[in-house]
Amino acid sequence: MLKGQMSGSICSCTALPPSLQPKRMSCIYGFSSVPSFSTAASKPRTVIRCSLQGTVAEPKATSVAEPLLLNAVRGEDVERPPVWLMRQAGRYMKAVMNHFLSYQIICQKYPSFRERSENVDLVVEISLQPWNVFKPDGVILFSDILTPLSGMNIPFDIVKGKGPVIFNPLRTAADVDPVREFVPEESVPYVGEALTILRKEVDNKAAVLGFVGAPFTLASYVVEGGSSKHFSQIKRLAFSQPKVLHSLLQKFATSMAKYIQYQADAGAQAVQIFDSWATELSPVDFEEFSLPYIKQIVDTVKQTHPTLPLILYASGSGGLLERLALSGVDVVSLDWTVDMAEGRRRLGPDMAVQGNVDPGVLFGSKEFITNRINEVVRKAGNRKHILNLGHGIVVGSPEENVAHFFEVAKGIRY
Ligand SMILES: Cc1c2[nH]c(c1CCC(=O)O)Cc1[nH]c(c(CCC(=O)O)c1C)Cc1[nH]c(c(CCC(=O)O)c1C)Cc1[nH]c(c(C)c1CCC(=O)O)C2
Repeated sequence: MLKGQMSGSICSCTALPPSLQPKRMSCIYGFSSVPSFSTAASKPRTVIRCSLQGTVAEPKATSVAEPLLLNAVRGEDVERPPVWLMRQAGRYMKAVMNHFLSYQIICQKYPSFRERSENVDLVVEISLQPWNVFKPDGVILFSDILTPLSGMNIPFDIVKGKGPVIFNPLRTAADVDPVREFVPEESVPYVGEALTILRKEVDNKAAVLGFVGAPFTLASYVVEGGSSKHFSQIKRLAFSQPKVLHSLLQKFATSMAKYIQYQADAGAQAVQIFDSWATELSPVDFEEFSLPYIKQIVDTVKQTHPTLPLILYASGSGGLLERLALSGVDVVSLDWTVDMAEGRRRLGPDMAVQGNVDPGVLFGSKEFITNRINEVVRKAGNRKHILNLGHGIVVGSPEENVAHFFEVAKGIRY
């Protein structure tokens, strides 16, 4: 196992608003206090010196030609599974970061999620926080699946304590008609700029990951008006006016295919498609209202970007695993309700898998976390596995346990 050492690691950050630039930074695990963030103009790169328990080693200098994550997805021989965590940037990052710019401090200064996720400097800064602390093998863009909505003429906000809010939920043909196809370079230029900067900063030591929402999951938000328990509005639409829903899904499919192409052109090295709520559909309805649109996205993207790995995640997908694979994606991300060995068997040896430790395990003891990681890695086998949680990190997960997760994961050798 790796002994946690980050000696000599680089903490590099791009331009931050001057008011957000801290003077010094240190690590609660025993980093020496060193200057941290800098403006893009001055660009000094700063060394974090630390010798710590619970944080992770630098990737080997020899393994940086291609990120480990890409090699693993392609089925090449790798020495360990690559690891990153869904929602690795965000609200759980409090104590680990509390000597410098934590996500929570940024939230105090910029209380609006949309502002935090639509400003290049903040997006880069927040995306890099987990990279600077844990050195995951994937660095995911800080954004949201709903970010494209305003560019599609669907006004929305993400409200603290409430979640996504769609101001005028779409429930009729007349509501769907004004929805515009998305033109990413016009509507979200900050996403492309941020990905390009991230790619430079991460410098192939990890894979920069983009993401989009799948049509059904996006539609569930815009039809329900926000998060939902019973999905009754979208089911009413699906089961009483299917044509209206299909026309909305088609607009999302065309738009998200373009968005993936845009993200890849800007620097994303793999893109995850989140169909978080597709599993609210019975298999027959999944085949009508979700699968064809994901497949359309995959087919379109593969035409222009045949080697870009596409990862598909749906929450609670045990009943739909084989159908998820029919979309043509390269990686199926399993949630924790599926046994990894069974998931592997059901998907076959050619499909790469991601996951699938229960996010709740991060609330357990270090020994328990270690055992669960080892179990998942053993069951996944030594090919085509990206270690991850089965869903996003839960707010309140102890940061030292997240650090332990990465330390154990990066110490694994096949
Ligand atoms: C369904 C969904 C959404 N957004 C997303 C999904 C798919 C993944 C999943 O199934 O969880 C995707 C998403 N949202 C966010 C990311 C960031 C990248 C990462 O670190 O993984 C990603 C990949 C940031 C975010 N997106 C959001 C937050 C929390 C709000 C905040 O930090 O201020 C973050 C960090 C807001 C959001 N956005 C959404 C919800 C349900 C919420 C939570 C509302 C709440 O709990 O307050 C919609």
